[in-house]
Amino acid sequence: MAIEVILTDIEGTTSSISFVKEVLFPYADREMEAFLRTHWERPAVAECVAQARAESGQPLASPEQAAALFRGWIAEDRKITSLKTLQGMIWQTGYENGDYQAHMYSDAVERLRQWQARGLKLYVYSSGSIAAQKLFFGHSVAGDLTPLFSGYYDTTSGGKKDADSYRGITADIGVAPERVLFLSDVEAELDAAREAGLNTTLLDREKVLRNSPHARAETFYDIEL
Ligand SMILES: CSCCC(=O)C(=O)COP(=O)(O)O
Ligand SMILES: [Mg+2]
Repeated sequence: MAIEVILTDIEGTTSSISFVKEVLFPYADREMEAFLRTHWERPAVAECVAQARAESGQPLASPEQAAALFRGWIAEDRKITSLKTLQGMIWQTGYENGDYQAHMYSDAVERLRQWQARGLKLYVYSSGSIAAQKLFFGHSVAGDLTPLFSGYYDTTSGGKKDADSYRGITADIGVAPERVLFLSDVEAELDAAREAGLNTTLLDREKVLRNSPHARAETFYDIEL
């Protein structure tokens, strides 16, 4: 059956894990406490802290206490919505100051452009918040790539290892799951997408997952639609 929609992960798929782990996460870690002190009263920040209180059971009575919790979650690479929302707010300054540009594999940029030109619809599903995804693709090494994408999904649609998340996303797009190809470097995410009826391809950029039950690609050039 013909593929009409590509749904793609970011970290490890369109872009390197090292950019996220060695540039973005340390930046958020360094800036977290000062950011919380400056923006403690801002409603969007207060909402993240309230969600983190509910999640952790901790009082988080001060910016310093909240920063300690969020920094611990960064160290553990937790995909918690409140953390991801805050990270996106913090990264905005870094992008706008030109401190970094988002990494993109050139094969991903080339294929995404070709697929869009052929009439495929492109969507993103990442643990990074939707705002963070837009910043990422808007400030990439290949320029502003946001015109490529028809929409963005994050953990507010559910976890990436939960089949219901993919059911909700395809329903929201208005496409039959069997018309969608989901791309990710994480097999558990692909398993969940397949359970929901989507087609799947594993991006194995490090060439270490040769026995996957999913179609396997070392770059976007290997992806078969
Ligand atoms: C939006 S860029 C930062 C990505 C991020 O925060 C993350 O946790 C990576 O998640 P992904 O689902 O893209 O692997
Ligand atoms: Mg990934």
